[in-house]
Parts: sequence; structure tokens; C-alpha cells
Amino acid sequence: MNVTVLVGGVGGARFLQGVRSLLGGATGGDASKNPGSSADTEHRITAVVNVGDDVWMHGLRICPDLDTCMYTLGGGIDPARGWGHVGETWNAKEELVAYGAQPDWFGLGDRDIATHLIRSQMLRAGYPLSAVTEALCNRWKPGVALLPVSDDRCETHVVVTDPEDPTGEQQRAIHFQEWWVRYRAQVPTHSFAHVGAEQAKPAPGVVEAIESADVVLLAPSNPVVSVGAILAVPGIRGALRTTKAKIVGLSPIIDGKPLRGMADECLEVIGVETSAEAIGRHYGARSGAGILDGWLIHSTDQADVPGVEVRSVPLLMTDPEATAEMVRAALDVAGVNL
Ligand SMILES: O=c1nc2n(C[C@H](O)[C@H](O)[C@H](O)CO)c3cc(O)ccc3cc-2c(=O)[nH]1
Repeated sequence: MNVTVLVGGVGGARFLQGVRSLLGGATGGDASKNPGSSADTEHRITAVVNVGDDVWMHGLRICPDLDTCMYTLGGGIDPARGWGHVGETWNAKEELVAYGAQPDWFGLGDRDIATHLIRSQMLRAGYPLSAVTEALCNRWKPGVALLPVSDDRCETHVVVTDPEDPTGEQQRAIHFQEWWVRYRAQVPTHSFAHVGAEQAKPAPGVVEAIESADVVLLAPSNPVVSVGAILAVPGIRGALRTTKAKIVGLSPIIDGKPLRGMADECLEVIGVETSAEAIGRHYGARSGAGILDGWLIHSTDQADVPGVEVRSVPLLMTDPEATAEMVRAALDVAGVNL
């Protein structure tokens, strides 16, 4: 069975652990990566990963969502932070601060820098991000195929009231990372822009992964800056609207609020209420103008999403096994009983 998952940051990576735990994590034909499964139960898992958070910093290209998925599935993630390496040190960052180098508000770990050096070197040599990601995954062996949604630059920038402007009247666009890390979204925020989206194309294999899937899952990632940024790449929404696969989303809202991250701040900016129902309606039914066939919500939330089958199950990703049960429920809504 082919399962394709649209994922963003920390929540998305945790969700992928559950998908891999349930489906064994072969990435197509290589049973050695999936010992114990026979060929006929081969499952292919493809993650289409957000690149909207990607940023050039200190001359290095940083891809937070791809790296968080790669480190989480590869066993190198710092579980408390949810990003970056476990056992990380920060000497290079301290040296940069000593030089007065800006930005000084972004945590570049020494081990993490090796990933960015390899990636930046390969990008400068002309390799597309998808090839770079494949090369990095040869080391980390995530057990699922990690595809950037696009090889093109398609960064999320945020229009805010300029915190440096004493009059409080100036607006300016800052990179998502500055909004997220430096300001923690605590500045008056007006809109998001997916810079470069108009010219961006889906990366090789992405449309194919959606069109050839038996099931497409929307991870419980941030619906605006993760899933929304993926949908902003021309061709993605069209592939979702035409695939024969059932599309099932999982709500990132538990008990009316996001578990981590700042989905509520992001949703407020685009005028969507922070509720399982509002997000389900925001994604919309595929029988209408939207992309959902099914919508999983947490057991204590309610949602009526016209044209979409709603199922209420525990959505707390306490460990890969609990997440695997969420995935099982999502596949069941898609009509796949494992
Ligand atoms: O809150 C923070 N998040 C940091 N993150 C997380 C990142 O901002 C977010 O996880 C994603 O962009 C949102 O999903 C990093 C992720 C990386 O891959 C590399 C470096 C960082 C550094 C920080 C940081 O200093 N502070």
C-alpha cells in the first residue's frame, strides 16, 4: 500500500514515527530496510515535507522541517526541543555572537551545522534540494522517503508592524524564522506570504506520490505555515483534487487548543477560528472546493464538516505506538483496514 503524508515541523515528524511504526517503513522494494515484512505487505511511505520555514543564515541553508523529520526518524533528534541534535553543543553559535554576527537569536548547534554545511555545499554545486535530502538520508536512514514539496525557494514571510519602528505604524515583512523564533509571534501580525510560490514547482516524485497513493494523510501539523505552505506550491492542490486516493486529515487541535507551536496565532492571522471544526472546514471537502474526504478530531472536540467524514479518536501522540493507533483510525476512515 502507498501512503503519502503531507508534513510540517515537530508534530509532523512525530506523526511520521507513528506511520512508520504501523506500516513498517519500507521505502519501496527494499525489504532489508523493513525486516520481517513479506513482499506482498510492502508499504511505501512518502513524506511531502514543508520548505516554507527554510532560510539562509550565516551563509548556510537551513531546512528545519526536513531536518526535524530526518533527525526524528533517524534517531538523532533532541526529544525535549523537538528540533536539532540530541547531545548538541553551541560553541560555533557562541563564537558568532562574540563576533557580533547577526542573527544572534537563532540556535545553530555544532552538530546541526554539519548538516547545513553538506546541504549548502551541494546546493552551491547545483544539486536540487531533493537530491541533497536523499544524500543526507543515506546517513540517517529515516525509513520513509522524505521529499521536499519543492526544489525551488518558497519561503514563508510574515508581514508585521515593524517592532523597530517607534511610531508603530510601519509594516514590514520578516522571515518566518524571525517571527517564530525571535518574536515568538508576539508582534502585531497582518499576513503570511509564500515568497516564490508562483514560480515554484513540485519536486520530482511529489505529484506522483500523491497521484499513486492509496491514502494521503495530512499530518497534525500547523494548518497555515506547514500544510498551508505545502498547498501554496502550484500543482499540489490539483494533484490532491484528482488523486484516486482517499485524503484524511488529522486535527492539530486538542481540547480546543494546539498542543505545541503557534497554530492559534497563525490561524488568527488568516481569520480561522482555532477549533477542529474550523480547520476541517478551512481544508474543505473534496466533494466541494477542498481537499478532505475524512477528518480525525480529538475525542473531546466536536466538528461538523459538510461533505467530510469526521471521526473522533484520542489524538495525543504520547509515543509512536499511540500515534500508530491514530494512523490506524485514519486509514480506517479511508476504508483501509490493516
Ligand atoms: O525556537 C527555536 N526553534 C528553532 N528551530 C526550530 C524551528 O524554528 C521550527 O521548528 C520550525 O521552523 C517550525 O516547524 C530550529 C530548527 C532547525 O532545524 C535549526 C535551528 C533551529 C533553531 C531554533 C531556535 O533557536 N529556537
